[in-house]
Amino acid sequence: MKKLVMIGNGMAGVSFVEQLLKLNPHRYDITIIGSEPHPNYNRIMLSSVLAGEATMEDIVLNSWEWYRENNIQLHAGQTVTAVDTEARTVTTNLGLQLEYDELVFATGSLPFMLPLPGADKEGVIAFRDIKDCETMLSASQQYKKAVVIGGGLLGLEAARGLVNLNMEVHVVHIHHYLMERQLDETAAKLLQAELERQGMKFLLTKNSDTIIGGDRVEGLTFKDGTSVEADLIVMAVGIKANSGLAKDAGIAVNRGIVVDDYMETNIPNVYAVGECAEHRGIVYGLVAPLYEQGAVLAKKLAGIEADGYQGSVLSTKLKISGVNVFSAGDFSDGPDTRALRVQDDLDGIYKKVVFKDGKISGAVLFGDTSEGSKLFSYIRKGDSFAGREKEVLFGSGGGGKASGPDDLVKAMSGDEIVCGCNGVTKDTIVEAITEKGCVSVGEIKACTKASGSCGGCKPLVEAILLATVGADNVSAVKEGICGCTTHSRDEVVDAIRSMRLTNSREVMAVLEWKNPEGCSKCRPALNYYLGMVWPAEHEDELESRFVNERNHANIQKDGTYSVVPRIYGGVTTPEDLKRIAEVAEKYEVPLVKITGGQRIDLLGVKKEDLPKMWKDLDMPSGYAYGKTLRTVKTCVGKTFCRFGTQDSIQMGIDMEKKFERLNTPHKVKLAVSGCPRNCAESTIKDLGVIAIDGGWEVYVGGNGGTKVRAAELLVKVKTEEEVLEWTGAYLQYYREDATYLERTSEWAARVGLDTIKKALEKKEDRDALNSRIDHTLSLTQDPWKQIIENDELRSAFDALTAPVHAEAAAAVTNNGSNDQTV
Ligand SMILES: Cc1cc2nc3c(=O)[nH]c(=O)nc-3n(C[C@H](O)[C@H](O)[C@H](O)COP(=O)(O)OP(=O)(O)OC[C@H]3O[C@@H](n4cnc5c(N)ncnc54)[C@H](O)[C@@H]3O)c2cc1C
Ligand SMILES: NC(=O)c1ccc[n+]([C@@H]2O[C@H](COP(=O)([O-])OP(=O)(O)OC[C@H]3O[C@@H](n4cnc5c(N)ncnc54)[C@H](O)[C@@H]3O)[C@@H](O)[C@H]2O)c1
Ligand code: SF4
Ligand code: FES
Repeated sequence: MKKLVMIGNGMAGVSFVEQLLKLNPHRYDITIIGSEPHPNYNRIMLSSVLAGEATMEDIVLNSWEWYRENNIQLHAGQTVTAVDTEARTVTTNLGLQLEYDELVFATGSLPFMLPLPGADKEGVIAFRDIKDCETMLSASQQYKKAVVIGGGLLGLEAARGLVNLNMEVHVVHIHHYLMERQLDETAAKLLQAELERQGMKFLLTKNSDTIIGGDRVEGLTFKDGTSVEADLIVMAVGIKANSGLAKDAGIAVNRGIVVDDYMETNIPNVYAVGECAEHRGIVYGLVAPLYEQGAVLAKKLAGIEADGYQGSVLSTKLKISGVNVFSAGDFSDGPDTRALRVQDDLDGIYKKVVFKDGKISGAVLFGDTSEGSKLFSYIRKGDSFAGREKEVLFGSGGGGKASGPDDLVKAMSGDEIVCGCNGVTKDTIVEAITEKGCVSVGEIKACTKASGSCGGCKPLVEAILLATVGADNVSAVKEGICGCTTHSRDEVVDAIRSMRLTNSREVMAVLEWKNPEGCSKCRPALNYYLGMVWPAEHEDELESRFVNERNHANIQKDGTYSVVPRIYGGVTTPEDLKRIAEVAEKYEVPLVKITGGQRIDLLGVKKEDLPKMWKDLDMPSGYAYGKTLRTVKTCVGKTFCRFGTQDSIQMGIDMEKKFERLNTPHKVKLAVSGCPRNCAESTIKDLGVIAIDGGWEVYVGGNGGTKVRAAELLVKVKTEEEVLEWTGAYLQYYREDATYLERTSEWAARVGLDTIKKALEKKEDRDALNSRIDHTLSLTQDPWKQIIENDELRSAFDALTAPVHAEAAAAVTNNGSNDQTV
């Protein structure tokens, strides 16, 4: 078999390989070398990760398994340092030497870093990869002042992410208006006003001079003598093709690696695709053209005769929620162009369409971008509107548009790309609808990836869906628990019960999941529902759990873990304290912290030390990482406090001992206070108990986190047994009724206290709920102990080599907060 070697494991390169495998899966023995220690991920979505709208897990495009399943040798974390086109070999920084028959450069771009004095200071970064994203996420925890240099697409998306991370953000731009390459001045000013409203500050017409500070950046000065403070500077002033390696190998390089219409360089059997390639003098910096290039190269290397690459017309969309901006083609005014402009200050809408010889050469839309896909299609196809230009925006006579979405869909050819970000054609979307039964945009996204990145193609995907199945069917469709299915949470749980489904694969197969592998949203949810319905029969699917739950420890931003042993009711002993101290010393734990939930947190632990520490501690897991019962906070109560009316400590210990290890839809925190002074803050807990004269009050649905909610009084009871009985019934009702990842506060607000009271008011109902929760609890075991004592589990744990850096941040966004109180 011929050897195909690809340098670069990014979006353009891997998309080319995917297309090649579809055309001819057995023609090549494929090897990919990629500098980044990750499988191929959606670089576009880094903006969404930074803005807190997606997790690192969500953005993986090709999993490690995908490479294995397709027999692709992947050397991730290695960089090709030399190419010998005579000997047909490539050599990596780790000394690996590989021979090739066909070589593809897919090395992408490098961010352009302004060569300012001080640019090497700590805290000066680009925004290009996962590492940069992680640096920003962690800087935001420690520092407050960010400066983004460059008011282009990347700079603004970075700025929005940093604002979401509570940083004070200044955007420094060299021009007098933002995104001058993609917008005209009117649209740019509207955009600036909207972004200022969202919290960004702008320094326009500023020429950066020097980055000041000590080891770490402290500010930026400008050539006009002014300055701005900064403890983080992100440079987003453009990119340059990463073509140095090719140049050193004697391949023709201009602004990028020069290629012909078939992506071939001047050296036979050597190709380039993506941002590193220069085609007809143009180096592209958006994914849509890169996918088109990949398709051409795939056909060429699959031995299929086809038209060469002709170059691409570009369209862009800024990925900032609450802002609708679209631009496409060439929208600049010239002596031979005429423009149609619409400005509606009342609704904040601006549209500009530029015509040249009756055809649309470019367009800018702000505020309402619903016509973006249509205009982009007219531009690409070169449709003529000579003599009827106004119809494009105002429609013909009666006010209808030049054509509706239906006409647009009909006019599109099957191989036309609908989703530029993911290279998805109209045919692929229609096939997902007609053959795989997708009936919502969410399902089409899960099936084809269309609309899953910038979201710009969503209106067109909707239009295709509408045109293919008809409006009636679309409106009848409800959203499922995720894009993989139309089944709601209740339908899924009903099916699990009625059909006795006991594992996720069965559920997905029986309920005809569109994506047979499921996704990061439905897999953990199914695992929870299955365990809730069938506690004995269902085998916990570790691979479906979030990384913290898999590791039984909270991953920290630097890839280390935290260890929190169980301390029932916050009461410890000198022996336990000594042991914790010895363990902390033995494993050189950098930080020992008392948590808000009255426990001791050992932070900064290496993964390989976890089981040894658990063994040495000889204490149960505190489950500080799981969707389970976390803590029961107690006040000192009547034993020592002069106000105390009941023994709150013992009540709390009893509750914690009874309900520990219980899986719940989301984390659950309890508290017990010994009198209405409420020192244990029982009224902001998922369930809080307050002692009163002659009894107890039980409060439910409280939360002290980001969405503070006061708990509501569920019931007043007399005895400790009754407290446990109501708590058990309440927790089981929540387990059985709530949606996975719904906190009790959200659930209680949604279903209403009356519904909860009604479900629990009859003793026989409470007893039934308690018998189910007791059955579940009787099957639980301490996970730390299991791993220490069971060799098989221990090896499986040791083998868990999650890509730490990608998941560290994911764990944080997956609600794996370290906080023990809220
Ligand atoms: C935050 C952000 C948001 C973006 N948003 C959008 C958007 O909304 N829409 C859009 O169209 N585009 C967007 N882009 C641009 C888009 O991501 C790029 O166009 C696309 O990723 C380019 O793909 P590529 O494969 O050519 O290069 P890359 O994705 O950069 O991949 C190249 C890979 O090659 C590796 N490599 C380089 N040299 C070597 C070597 N010698 N040995 C081994 N490996 C090597 C690199 O480490 C890299 O992983 C965005 C970019 C960023 C950074
Ligand atoms: N939504 C999207 O489509 C999207 C999002 C992010 C990134 N990207 C792509 O990623 C690549 C990088 O994006 P980018 O925004 O860095 O590139 P860009 O070239 O589009 O924009 C860079 C901006 O920085 C400004 N600039 C240049 N020198 C400056 C200086 N000294 N001081 C202040 N401002 C200066 C320029 O005027 C320009 O507006 C591009 O190819 C872009 O298309 C696309
Ligand atoms: S809640 Fe009441 S009993 Fe408990 S510590 Fe405070 S004052 Fe004392
Ligand atoms: S065009 Fe960006 S998600 Fe489809």
